[in-house]
Amino acid sequence: MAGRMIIVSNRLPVTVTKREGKFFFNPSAGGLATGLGSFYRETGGVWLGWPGISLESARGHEEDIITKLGELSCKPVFLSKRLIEKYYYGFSNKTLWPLFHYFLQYAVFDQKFWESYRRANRLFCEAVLEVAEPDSTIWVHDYQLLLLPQMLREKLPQATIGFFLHIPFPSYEIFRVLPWREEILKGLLGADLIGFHTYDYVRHFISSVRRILGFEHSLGIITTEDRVLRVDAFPMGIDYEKFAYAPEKKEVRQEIKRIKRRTGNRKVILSVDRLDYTKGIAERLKAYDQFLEKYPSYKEKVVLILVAVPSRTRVEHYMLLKKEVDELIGRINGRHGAFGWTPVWYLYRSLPFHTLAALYHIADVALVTPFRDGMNLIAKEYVATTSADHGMLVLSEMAGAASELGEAIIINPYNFSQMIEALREALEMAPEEKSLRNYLMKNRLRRYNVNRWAHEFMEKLYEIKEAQQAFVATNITKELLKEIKENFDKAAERIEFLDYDGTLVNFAGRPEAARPDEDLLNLLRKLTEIPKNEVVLISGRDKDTLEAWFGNIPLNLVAEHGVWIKEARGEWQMIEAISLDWKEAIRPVMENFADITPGAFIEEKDYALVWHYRKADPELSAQRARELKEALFDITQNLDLMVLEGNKVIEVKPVNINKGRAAKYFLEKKNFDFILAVGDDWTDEDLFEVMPEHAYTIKVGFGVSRARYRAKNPQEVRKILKTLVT
Ligand SMILES: O=P(O)(O)OC[C@H]1O[C@H](O[C@H]2O[C@H](CO)[C@@H](O)[C@H](O)[C@H]2O)[C@H](O)[C@@H](O)[C@@H]1O
Ligand SMILES: O=c1ccn([C@@H]2O[C@H](COP(=O)(O)OP(=O)(O)O)[C@@H](O)[C@H]2O)c(=O)[nH]1
Repeated sequence: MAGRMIIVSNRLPVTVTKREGKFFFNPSAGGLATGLGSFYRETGGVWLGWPGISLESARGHEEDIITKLGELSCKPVFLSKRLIEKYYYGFSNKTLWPLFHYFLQYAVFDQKFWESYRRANRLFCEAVLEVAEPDSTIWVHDYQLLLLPQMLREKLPQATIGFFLHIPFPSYEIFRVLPWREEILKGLLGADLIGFHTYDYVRHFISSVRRILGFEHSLGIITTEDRVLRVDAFPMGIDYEKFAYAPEKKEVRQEIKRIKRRTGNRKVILSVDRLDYTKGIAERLKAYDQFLEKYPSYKEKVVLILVAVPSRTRVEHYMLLKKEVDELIGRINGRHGAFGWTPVWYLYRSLPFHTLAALYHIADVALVTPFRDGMNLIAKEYVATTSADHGMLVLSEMAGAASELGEAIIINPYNFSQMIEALREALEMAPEEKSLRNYLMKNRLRRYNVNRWAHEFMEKLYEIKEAQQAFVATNITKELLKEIKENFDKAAERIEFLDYDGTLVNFAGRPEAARPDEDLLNLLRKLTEIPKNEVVLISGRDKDTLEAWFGNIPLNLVAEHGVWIKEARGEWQMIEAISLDWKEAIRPVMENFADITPGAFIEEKDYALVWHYRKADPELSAQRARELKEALFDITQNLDLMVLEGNKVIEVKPVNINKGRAAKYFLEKKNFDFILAVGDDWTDEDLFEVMPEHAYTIKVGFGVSRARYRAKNPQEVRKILKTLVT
């Protein structure tokens, strides 16, 4: 790892506030800051982020703030009031936050917010560039900085860039609503590793990438136009020991005593969150209200301590929620309260660690019932701190934490009566049962703590960085172009093998739509006019199509990957006779799969059957393609056939037909001292394989290949060919 690790998040772990002209430095609230804090201290890295105070408020004192934060290994990114309003309160918290938490009705889509979001991401990028080296490791966090990975990639192509999303990634049906969905996904794909809390979020993300950008994935590896990256689940843990041993600390013990003096023999129900509409606080209060109604014997025997940490107070829905919660608490206390008993104790502020830990330790029940939550660390911190036979967690299935805390009482936060019964069950659960459940959860939290989380993320990040090396091939440089041209000009006998689809033209929805344009036809004509030059168009297409498109140009044509050959100005002929009997066994199977996959269809070539699925639903067709392949492998086992997977096609053809064999037919005719072979998919690998050492082999697009060089796209291939004819 080169240099210091650079962590970037919107909010620094330290928040700066200004009161009466003085600056105060306090720990930030929220899971990201508290969770990552322990790991970051250990790495000795530098953390870049917004200090929570505006540029205007900091003006004149920037240096002092920078120095003070520097002592804590933090580097502030100052943002103006205007930018904070539109980027932080705006796009981050009025657009992305509600959308990603399935509160579509709260999401605001405003072009100005988006522009500010881009500008803020750019400012973060510039701040990173001030401290980064070309091969730095940079770990970017959360939804406020979704564009940053790609911005960094453009400036630091060699850097190791990780990204972790702390909130849910919503299903494609929600994400697709976002007007800037392509830009957001592309921004993220600049990273080498993208981490999420749960596998569900991973699935949602790769599905959006596939549907919106068309990039395929396999086993968590996404292949884009020019690189591969990894996507995986890393459920964030907590600093387990800190919480588990907290009740032994003097300060916490004193706090426990102090609070217990107030609660007396009453059972304590605890609720702690940032005051956020995703947390389900108002509904939790309503459930408590109904619980007291339904089970009046609990009156005066329980108390609900509700801690709500102020958050994003300038966003309207947060203001409204504050009002609603205040009113609900007033109503419940007014309705059920008695002399000497207040049903809800309400703390609207952030608590210091010793008070929070004391509350976790005292509480008989923790109610954690968000509508949606990326992870929810409160749930984990509570389980870690409670005595095994004392506390019980009631947890929403919509929190990422539910995937790991299955022994808690899991509820659906939209199901009121379930919430009420869960509260009763938790209050009445036998100590032995609680012990059993809590030990299992505690062990899991102890093993997969926040350090393990961060280290596993880092390990996977370096792993993918190394794996990327296998995909590196030499790009077409000016020098290379010059060399190719010189060797072409001085050669006595020349030959070019050119694949068609994906090599000379881009793919189209249906095969017949990818017709050659005039520019290409002219280029090929000019190539054939050069003396001592053979041009071989070597394609998987049927001979009638090739004949119709290229019949009047003196090209050598190879159809169906080598079944048919037509030498320049000659007739179509077969290299050897091939049986066709096998088609009757294969066609019905392919037809069946085409029937059940809307958009898929069969192409029948003389000596091959091809199942196309480019136009079908990407997820359904990928699944069907896997099933079809399996079925075909079974049938073709004892036949001399091969099943090949191409770019959105599955093809069955006789085993001895391939482009390599067809290319050899030409290579054996003369001693060519200039050879060029260009292709884009696996069928062209057979072509590259038979090429002699001195041949220029070029793969079009990204991916592992036998070819020595790589062209980006058909346009770049045409550029190479154009240099040959000039
Ligand atoms: O910075 P704020 O706007 O004040 O918000 C506080 C943080 O809230 C969010 O936390 C998330 O991260 C937790 C840890 O991974 C996770 O448990 C929780 O479910 C998430 O909501 C937010 O993602 C952070 O960026 C904020 O700093
Ligand atoms: O008064 C409080 C209440 C909560 N927290 C911390 O805030 C974090 C909340 O994280 P969570 O993942 O539950 O939700 P988020 O607020 O990030 O959405 C936890 O680590 C708590 O320890 C805190 O420092 N002071």
